[in-house]
Amino acid sequence: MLQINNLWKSYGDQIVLERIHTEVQAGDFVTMVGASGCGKSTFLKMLLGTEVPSKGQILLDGQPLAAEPDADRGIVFQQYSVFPHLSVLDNVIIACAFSQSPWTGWLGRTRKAAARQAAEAMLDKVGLSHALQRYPHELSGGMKQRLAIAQALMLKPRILLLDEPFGALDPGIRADMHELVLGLWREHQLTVFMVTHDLKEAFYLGTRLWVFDKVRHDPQAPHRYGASLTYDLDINRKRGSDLQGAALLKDIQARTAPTVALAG
Ligand SMILES: Nc1ncnc2c1ncn2[C@@H]1O[C@H](COP(=O)(O)OP(=O)(O)OP(=O)(O)O)[C@@H](O)[C@H]1O
Repeated sequence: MLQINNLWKSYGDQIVLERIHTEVQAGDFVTMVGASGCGKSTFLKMLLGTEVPSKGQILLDGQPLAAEPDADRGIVFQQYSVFPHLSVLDNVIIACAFSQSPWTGWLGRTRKAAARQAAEAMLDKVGLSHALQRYPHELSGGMKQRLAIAQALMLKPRILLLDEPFGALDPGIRADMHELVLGLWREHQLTVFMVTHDLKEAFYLGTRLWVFDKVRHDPQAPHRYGASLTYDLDINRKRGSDLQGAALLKDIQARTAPTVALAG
């Protein structure tokens, strides 16, 4: 589905990412870890289309990825990205409106009724049907993230990009969100890329784990080399093995320290 060929990203003379080669199949759930500042969000932005590669290519079904965001790709950020002045229901209806008439956000009466119905159904799926008329400031952090996920899914994306979506949530709420995301991933047959700082979460949710790290270092010029994919693990194969005690896990922890916690 996605092919990434020799991808590089620089800002000025800072090389952030280099030599990334990989392929992703439809339905993969890729979790991404790495030290703070190694370029995980930059990678997601290139997948979204708000940043362009400095070198190399991202191909979607053999075609270069559209250079700007489109309905194929939805994103949820750590900081709640919902409209504060709109109710829960209107936040989701407007996502639908923008997908259909991006320049005006305007919908005719029939479409508006259909959009409202679809929005209510989506909000039901994410467990917000009791809060349709509330405003974002009246929601908990977990509820806001449920709303952001509902918004992203209204556009029926094939690819869902999650940038530390649960970073600000309490552990109990995070567990609920994990089940929600896994359910939606299966039901909508999504391909998911998720950045996290929690290695346990990365192993639990992902079918593949990517570890970003620099393989080359120049102490005189720290920006000279960028991070690459140092591990691309098939987690299904590894899950259930004695990975927890393995040297591999220790190495991943070392590469992602100090920002990645292995909770529990
Ligand atoms: N628009 C930009 N202009 C210049 N430098 C940038 C820009 N965006 C990101 N960077 C730099 O690129 C590097 C990678 O940033 P990025 O946000 O992708 O890292 P990250 O791995 O997601 O970090 P964190 O885990 O802390 O969120 C950082 O050094 C950052 O300062």
